[in-house]
Amino acid sequence: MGSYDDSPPVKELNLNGPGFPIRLEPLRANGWLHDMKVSSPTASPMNNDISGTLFNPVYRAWIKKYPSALNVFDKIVACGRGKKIALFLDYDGTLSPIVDEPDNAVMSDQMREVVRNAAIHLPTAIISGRAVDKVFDFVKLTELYYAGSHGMDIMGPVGKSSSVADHRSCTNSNKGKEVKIFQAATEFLPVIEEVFRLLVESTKGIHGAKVENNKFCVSVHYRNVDEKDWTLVAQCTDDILKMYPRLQLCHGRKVLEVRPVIDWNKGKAVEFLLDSLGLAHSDSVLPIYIGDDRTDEDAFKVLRDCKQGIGILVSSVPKESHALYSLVDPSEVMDFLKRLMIWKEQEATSR
Ligand SMILES: O=P(O)(O)OC[C@H]1O[C@H](O[C@H]2O[C@H](CO)[C@@H](O)[C@H](O)[C@H]2O)[C@H](O)[C@@H](O)[C@@H]1O
Repeated sequence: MGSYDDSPPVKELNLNGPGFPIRLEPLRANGWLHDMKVSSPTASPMNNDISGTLFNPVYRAWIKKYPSALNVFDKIVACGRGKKIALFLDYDGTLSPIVDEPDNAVMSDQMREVVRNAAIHLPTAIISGRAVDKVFDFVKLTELYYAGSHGMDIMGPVGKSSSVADHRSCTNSNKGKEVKIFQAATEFLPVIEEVFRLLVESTKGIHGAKVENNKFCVSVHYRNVDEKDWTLVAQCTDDILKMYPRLQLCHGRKVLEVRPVIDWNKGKAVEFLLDSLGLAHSDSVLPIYIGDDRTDEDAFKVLRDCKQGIGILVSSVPKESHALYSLVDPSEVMDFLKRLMIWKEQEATSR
């Protein structure tokens, strides 16, 4: 199974709005189709061959704008000197490579060890579009905070969560290891369940289509659908979404994401966690967010706007972003995290 780069090319992104939701319009399925194509180039000249891209002027201009976090590592850690670093990591495409089958997006043991080491020393959270239980099953680390369903369902480690457990929607412990500390859209649970069932039914005739229940949102995957049938996927999703004005659509990597129209996203989840951990608005904290998807832009924007943190976009193709730096793929993410932890240890012993 290879890795993919199906990110929208430069200039094609609309960076407005939380997670770039697509507003409801007549004939919108046609508009979606355009976005589906734009966000899913069939082949990337940069795939697995970064060296060739260095001769590409568009890529060269882009990498100048979003320098590699590995190349500017010293600059990044200089910002963190004497500060507490808080780490926020997206899952798919950041900690695990993009694969055809969403259920197979496993994280390597090596990556798990690197993330575990980070979580032992730094407040660390995984912020994912997946249901929180599903991402926990992949990551299997109890030392972390998890924000599933694009930040709408936040869970933390037992023992560390008491300070944040007084927030609304606090629920009981999960699997005896983690505590749910915040759910932003509980009233949407029945409607999401209903829409999930309708979408499964309406797309069942489309070869390769897959509908995933992410608890507070639904993903309609078209990665394995023949491009000539993408219109059908868009139409089926549109037909159902029309009946639910309180739901909206966002585009991901060969996936249509159906989610509640609420003022909550990955950026809000980052703010919530920083605040809950007593790490917000502090000059002595450096939040670092690493992600690859459009929905991660909300978090990059929060960090950029508050001038408090650093966003790192994982991408091997040029695309506009609110991030400051870039990394090519999950293996570079792993290298960056390893270096960060080595630096952190050295910094701690030199004090
Ligand atoms: O926020 P994330 O952790 O990045 O989750 C976003 C979506 O990721 C998953 O889909 C993507 O990864 C799959 C596995 O590599 C791939 O097959 C799919 O095409 C990608 O869109 C996940 O399955 C979705 O539910 C998440 O919303």
